[in-house]
Amino acid sequence: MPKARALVEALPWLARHQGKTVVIKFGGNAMVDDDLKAAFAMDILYLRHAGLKPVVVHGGGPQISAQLARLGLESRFEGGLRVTTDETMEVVRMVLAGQVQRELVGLLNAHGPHAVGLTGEDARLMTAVRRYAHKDGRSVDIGRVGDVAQVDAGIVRDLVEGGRIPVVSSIARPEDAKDAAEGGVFNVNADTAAAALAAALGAETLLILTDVAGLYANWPDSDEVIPRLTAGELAELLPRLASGMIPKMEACLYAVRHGVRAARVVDGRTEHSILLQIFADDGTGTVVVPDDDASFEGATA
Ligand SMILES: Nc1ncnc2c1ncn2[C@@H]1O[C@H](COP(=O)(O)OP(=O)(O)O)[C@@H](O)[C@H]1O
Ligand SMILES: CC(=O)N[C@@H](CCC(=O)OP(=O)(O)O)C(=O)O
Repeated sequence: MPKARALVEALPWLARHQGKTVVIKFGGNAMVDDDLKAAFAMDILYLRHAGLKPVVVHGGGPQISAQLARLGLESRFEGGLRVTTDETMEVVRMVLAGQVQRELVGLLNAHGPHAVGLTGEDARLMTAVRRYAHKDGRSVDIGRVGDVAQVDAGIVRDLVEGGRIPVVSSIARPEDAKDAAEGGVFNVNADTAAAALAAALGAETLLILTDVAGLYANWPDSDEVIPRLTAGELAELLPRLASGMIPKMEACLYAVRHGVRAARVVDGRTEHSILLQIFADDGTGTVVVPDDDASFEGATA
């Protein structure tokens, strides 16, 4: 009976999301545990078989830092973004596209010919301009870090329409012709890349998995999670946020201001956190909705 009840309870959510695109960002910190990774793959496959169109964008910050340490190279962040020299960029590309993405593709394909891995370089999916960090009111040069300037989502749409699950690494081609001719690429924060892709695809939902329960109201002094924010409320809060959450919440804001119906930060440390969304009346974690979202009735993401 509990099994039948769970299936029946999932029905309204599944009906509402039929045929809808859901962009899921799998974060580096939620990605270091093998059981979590396997559960993540099952959740994505479940969505796909239930008639949704999942698109995965993955991070890999901890894995990049570990590889840099192995090579004796420095890991430094400014405003939540990795300071990326040419040498660092080689490691970022190798770890994201050659290791993390391959592993996720492998986990998804253990159950059938579903996943296809690509980076923003493929078919010019993502084009970026140089991004600067901001510190004490100044712009700081952080090297080969990019902000997404343009998304040509054709390749992702083709894959999704063909029944595949795209798994995208957050590396972009430079917009600047000279940079592009030199063959250099940019390191894009994976939350930023996921938001840009969700917007370009007109996704219903952006789901960001991370290693906390959501956006804490008064971090690090309290673990009270803010359940829901409108875009305007988030914009007001952003300047006061601490490092790790800045790219994530900026990504949520960008997504809902560019047509995505809801952007949700959820706890990726819980197994099956994506499927559990389906059963929570108001969802879990923190959801960001557009300012004019009168139709929000919980459980959107
Ligand atoms: N207001 C906040 N609420 C929750 N976490 C916060 C907040 N401010 C900063 N953080 C930090 O941000 C981290 C999440 O960012 P990050 O480590 O970059 O995640 P990921 O690897 O999942 O992309 C949390 O583990 C926490 O340490
Ligand atoms: C510019 C920048 O900071 N890029 C990130 C890309 C990976 C990422 O975003 O991974 P998480 O989602 O696991 O943090 C980095 O180099 O770590």
